[in-house]
Amino acid sequence: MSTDYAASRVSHEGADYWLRRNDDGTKSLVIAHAPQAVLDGFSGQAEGDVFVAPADADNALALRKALPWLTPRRWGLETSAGTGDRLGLATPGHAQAFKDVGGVNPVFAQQSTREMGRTHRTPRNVLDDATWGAFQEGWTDGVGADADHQKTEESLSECAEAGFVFFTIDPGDGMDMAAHDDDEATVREKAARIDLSSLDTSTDDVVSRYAGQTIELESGPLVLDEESVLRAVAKAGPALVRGLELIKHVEGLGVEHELEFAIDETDKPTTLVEHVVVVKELQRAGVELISFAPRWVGQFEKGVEYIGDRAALAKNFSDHAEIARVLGPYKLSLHSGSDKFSIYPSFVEATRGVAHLKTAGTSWIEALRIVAAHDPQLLRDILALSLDSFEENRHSYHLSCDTSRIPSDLPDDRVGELVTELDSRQVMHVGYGAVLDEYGTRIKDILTTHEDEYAALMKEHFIAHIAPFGKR
Ligand SMILES: O=C(O)[C@@H](O)[C@@H](O)[C@H](O)C(=O)CO
Repeated sequence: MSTDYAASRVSHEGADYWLRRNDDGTKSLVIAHAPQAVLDGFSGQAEGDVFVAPADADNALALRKALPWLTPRRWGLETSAGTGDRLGLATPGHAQAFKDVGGVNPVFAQQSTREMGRTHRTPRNVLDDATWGAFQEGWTDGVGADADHQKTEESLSECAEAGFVFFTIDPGDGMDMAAHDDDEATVREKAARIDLSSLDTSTDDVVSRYAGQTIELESGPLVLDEESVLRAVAKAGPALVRGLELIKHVEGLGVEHELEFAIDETDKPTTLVEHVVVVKELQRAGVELISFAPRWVGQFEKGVEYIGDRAALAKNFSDHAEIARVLGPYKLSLHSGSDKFSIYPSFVEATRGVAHLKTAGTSWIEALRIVAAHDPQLLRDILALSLDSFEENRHSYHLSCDTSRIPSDLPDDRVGELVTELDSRQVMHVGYGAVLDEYGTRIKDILTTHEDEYAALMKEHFIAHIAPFGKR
């Protein structure tokens, strides 16, 4: 028997819209009281008094046009959080959490090109799944869409074409991490070799612009000494150049956009001077950032709590936030890498809510709890495959798991512990590509059969993520 999702029912310009789950598990959009001109935008058919259309890609696009709050928008400086969803099934639970918490603006569609590649999803798939999920829960307060960790012009164009409006520019691969610790002579030599002509400047100009300057922060002056400025150029100069190329590409696309500059996935913390030089040089080139994601102190490993000195991190949040207020304001962006619950309050306090939170893989790894509960052997198979492909999967992710510590003999009723334990959790957290290739259909079947259970799990999990950012 088909069932209507009660929460999805919305009215707009005299027409009623809701989502229906069909006998076979597929979903349909149902529209009532709409003029023919509105129905003409959808592909479906009349059934009695209503019009019924499959919940597919074309109708997702038509729905975004019909219900404007489903079209991605910019959040500007308002507090926001990106949820990510590698499976395309997690948005209903995410939306329930945002409704419950209040005061945090959602970016349901958020996926890096790396994740899209590993899951074989296109930017349109990501956006369409988020559209249907938000609609299912009757979310009417607006949505963002983040093309996360963008490194090429091609993927920026594809995301823009699909309707993404938030572009996370990640030129981190161009950073010279050795320059963080190189001796002064090496730093001078490296900095002198960097070609900044595309920024209409040179290393000498940058030094004369910033060396010896003082930035008055609330907590005291930040002095930009010559060596630190040179080190910033040596370490971040090439990334700055590449980042600006990517930004110019976005600007040239002529689409609505807001920009984040993300250098968080690097090995060494972003120094305060580096933050100043990078942002000021981008501003000098006419770039307006909405957010900046530095590499914070400590370890932001995937799927687990923050590893490091929390007091040092709180100070680091506060120092960067002071800079962001003086140079911007712009938001600071925290790419959590999933589940850093203990550090969110100090981040919100430091930024005064001028902040963006990103989390992504957690909806995938938490989904495996549902798999473990309903098909323990499948969870064992997922772990085995994640282990087999681990060396490839771990590439470009920060992890410290030790695969030799993972138990191989847990009985069915304890298999779910593998989702909680650090070693197996991290292995499966990054194993999503290979696992979805092999077991994607079975995993999605379990999650759609038990969709209320998955939504309830997501709701509670995301309340824990976003409550510190919201009104609770
Ligand atoms: O796994 C990815 O590629 C991304 O989702 C993440 O790196 C993301 O930017 C993140 O850090 C969310 O926690």
